[in-house]
Amino acid sequence: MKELAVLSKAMMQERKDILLSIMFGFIAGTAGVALFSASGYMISQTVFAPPLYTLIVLTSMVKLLGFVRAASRYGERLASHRATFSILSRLRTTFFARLIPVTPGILNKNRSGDLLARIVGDVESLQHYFLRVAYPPVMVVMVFLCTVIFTAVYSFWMACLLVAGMLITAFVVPGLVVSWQRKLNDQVRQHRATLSTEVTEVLYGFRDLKIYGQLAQREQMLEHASASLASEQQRSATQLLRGQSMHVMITYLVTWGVLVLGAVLIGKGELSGVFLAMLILAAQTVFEESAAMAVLPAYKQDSEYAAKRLAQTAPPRDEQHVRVAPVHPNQERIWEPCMYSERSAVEVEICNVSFQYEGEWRAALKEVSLHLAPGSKTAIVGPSGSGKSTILDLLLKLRTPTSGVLKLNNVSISEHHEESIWRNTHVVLQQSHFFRGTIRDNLLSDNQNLDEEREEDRLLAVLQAVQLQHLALEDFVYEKAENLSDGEKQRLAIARAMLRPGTLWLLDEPTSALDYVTEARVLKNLMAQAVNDTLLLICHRLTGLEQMHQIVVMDQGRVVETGTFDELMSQKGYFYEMKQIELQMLGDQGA
Ligand SMILES: Nc1ncnc2c1ncn2[C@@H]1O[C@H](COP(=O)(O)OP(=O)(O)OP(=O)(O)O)[C@@H](O)[C@H]1O
Repeated sequence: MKELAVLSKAMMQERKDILLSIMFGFIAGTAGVALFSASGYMISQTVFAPPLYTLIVLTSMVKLLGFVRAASRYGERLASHRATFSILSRLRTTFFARLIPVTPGILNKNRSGDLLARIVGDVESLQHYFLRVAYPPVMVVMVFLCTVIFTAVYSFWMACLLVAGMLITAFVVPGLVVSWQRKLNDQVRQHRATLSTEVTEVLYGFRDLKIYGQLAQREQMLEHASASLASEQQRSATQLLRGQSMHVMITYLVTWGVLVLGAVLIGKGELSGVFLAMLILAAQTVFEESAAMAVLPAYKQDSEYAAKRLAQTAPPRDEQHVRVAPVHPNQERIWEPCMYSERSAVEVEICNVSFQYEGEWRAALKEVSLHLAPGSKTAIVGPSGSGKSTILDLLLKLRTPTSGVLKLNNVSISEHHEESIWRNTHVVLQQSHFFRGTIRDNLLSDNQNLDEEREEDRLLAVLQAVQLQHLALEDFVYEKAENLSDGEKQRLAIARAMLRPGTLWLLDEPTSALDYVTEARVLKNLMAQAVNDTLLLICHRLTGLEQMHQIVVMDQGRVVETGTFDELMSQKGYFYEMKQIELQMLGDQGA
């Protein structure tokens, strides 16, 4: 199965531990069979009052085998679990690396609660592949072959009986378990997805649900989803247990068969009675070794399903529709911070770019063309949903245009590493994420190495510039910055952007939650820092745009007007009308 390739690769990388676990497992398995066979033989021998040295040899052998079995079982567990956890960690990193480039698209298509549970659950499911799917058959075949050869020395028919029993436990019982589990597993997965979605909805929407009086109803749905999942899981566990019970039953039937066959052979004089207990115990022990086979298909199915879903969620890099173009020879020259000292501003070109979100019938951007000269200041305005933020997403390489080209310093954006763009751009998006920690942690959240002595002064100066001087660097920030107001969050995001290197600023409504006075002060300081840089500002308010070199007006995914403030006002077009409405509203508020 192609999807399991990543797993096979991870297993190959852990081959040393895997080989060790197979070796120790084989020793433990055969030592177990030998231990019980020797015990059976010893018990039978004692009936005939053998010489003392025979008993001493047999007792020592039993003790030695017991020790070898325990020690090698320990070695097997150690090596196999070490291999399993290393494989798991490799799977996590591989999957995470695949996930990053396709993240915005995935979040579009999936419900976040389900997605999180799926990713975690599926990766965890894959950890069973080695221990419960790949490893048991190897072990069972090796130990079983030895036992069959050993038994065949005493009786061919007994060996045949063991082979028949093994075929039933290795194929018939697991086959039955699979057919029972197939439908149930689907139901368990569906119920798990519903529960995760419900949990996320209640957690994230707690406040709104409470205000709109829907909390009790949602809690009921959550309880219902949880109960349904528990009952399906119980049914699934019962069926797995039924499979294991059948395995035990077959084991006892085979043991009884060995007993009956042994009695017949002894009666015919073809087998010495002293070996009967030994053969019975050997048969019983070897089937215990193969107990894992009963649940193997269920785990196999589960792992394959998990691998398939993970491959769908985050396809391998070569199958991702993210353009990872070759690195342009000049690329690092353009973006490396060492060039930052020259402060050469970035030129941005957007040529005939169209973009359509996956699953949407209508394009968010239609043949948009823009030119941002180095060092220029551009504002994009337009009604909500006109495609302004999408332009930023494309410039940040969070999404790939459906058609058209975006260029930074005359190099297509597809030829830039996304990390290099992010590292060297001052970005403020509409929604910023804040971490649980201090203000200082949040300001330096990308581990910038500011000169330690100057760090304090620089951070305080930035806080002052964004009018957050009332906050101390050691003030605590709760998860999602819940202890900050929306305006404070925006200013913290601006401060964070101001601390970054680079000569390109991409700002998406960075001050929408601020009052006019604070907004004017913050923007003034920001503009002072960005004086020589290229800046793109998305905004709804039309005040203060007079200083912009260029204003771009967008509507329904198209650029409808471009020009300076004065040009657009004299054109008396879309922008002029928007400005009139804003003035009217401000007038109404003032009245
Ligand atoms: N993740 C998404 N999946 C599907 N469609 C989307 C997604 N994000 C935005 N859109 C759609 O794309 C269009 C442009 O959205 P965009 O966010 O770029 O508009 P905007 O001008 O920035 O709006 P606003 O001023 O409200 O932020 C809208 O019609 C919107 O419904």
